Amino acid sequence: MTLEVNGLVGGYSQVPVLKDISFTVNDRELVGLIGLNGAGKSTTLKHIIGLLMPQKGTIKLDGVTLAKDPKHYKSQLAYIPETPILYEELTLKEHLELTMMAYGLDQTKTWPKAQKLLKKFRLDNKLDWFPANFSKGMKQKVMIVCAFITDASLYIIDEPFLGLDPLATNDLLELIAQKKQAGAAVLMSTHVLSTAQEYCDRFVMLDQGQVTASGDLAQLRQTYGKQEASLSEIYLKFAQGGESDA
Ligand SMILES: Nc1ncnc2c1ncn2[C@@H]1O[C@H](COP(=O)(O)OP(=O)(O)OP(=O)(O)O)[C@@H](O)[C@H]1O
Repeated sequence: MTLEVNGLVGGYSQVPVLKDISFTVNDRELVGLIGLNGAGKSTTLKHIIGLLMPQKGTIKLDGVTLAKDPKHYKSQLAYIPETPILYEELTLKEHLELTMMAYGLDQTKTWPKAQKLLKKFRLDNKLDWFPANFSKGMKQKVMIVCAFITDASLYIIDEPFLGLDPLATNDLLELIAQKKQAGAAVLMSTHVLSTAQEYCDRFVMLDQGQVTASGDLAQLRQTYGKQEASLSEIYLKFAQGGESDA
């Protein structure tokens, strides 16, 4: 699976938030989307999942745009939003059933997978609970379990770490690694740069709706002229709008 974002101009109104964004995500790859508050990370992800339509440019999954084959395009991706979106009147069990129905999954085959994930995230005894009874982190975990029971080939994850405890963070990173190993592509926005540096294969840095740098850590270090720099140092330099003084 290859995600190709090419010359994307877009946003919420006639005035574009994203100005000519291009990058790719390949299978077996975790790409980190990095940028300041308001840089356009969530907006980019919303375009990829089809919540927003490009004003210019294209977004293709394996060469196919959303407009060309919406059903196929959407069936290939799973999305974990920054703020959990749950149905107040549905239990955890019903959320999982709804996901299985939406993705056309065989319930008999999928439930054992769901049980395993529920146990991992300590939600296995809460199947009859409603979202009102969940903490913020628990809601986030429900979104993670719903996304990871699918067989999506592209996972879009918007800032997953801020609401999660360290154990859940570790469990999520493990799940991402498993999906990658099984051939999936993962695009994740985050501000937790130490984790991004450790786990992401490549990075796309956004500033004011434009890609300012992309590549693996070695390439970013080269661009910024400091061979030992951490992602955080590079990011700060970049966030302050300056070139490296090395
Ligand atoms: N629903 C909306 N309607 C209009 N403008 C929006 C909307 N959501 C975001 N924006 C604007 O789009 C720009 C990019 O926002 P976006 O949410 O993509 O940033 P972000 O990089 O994800 O930031 P953060 O790190 O704070 O989550 C900002 O200027 C923001 O004000």
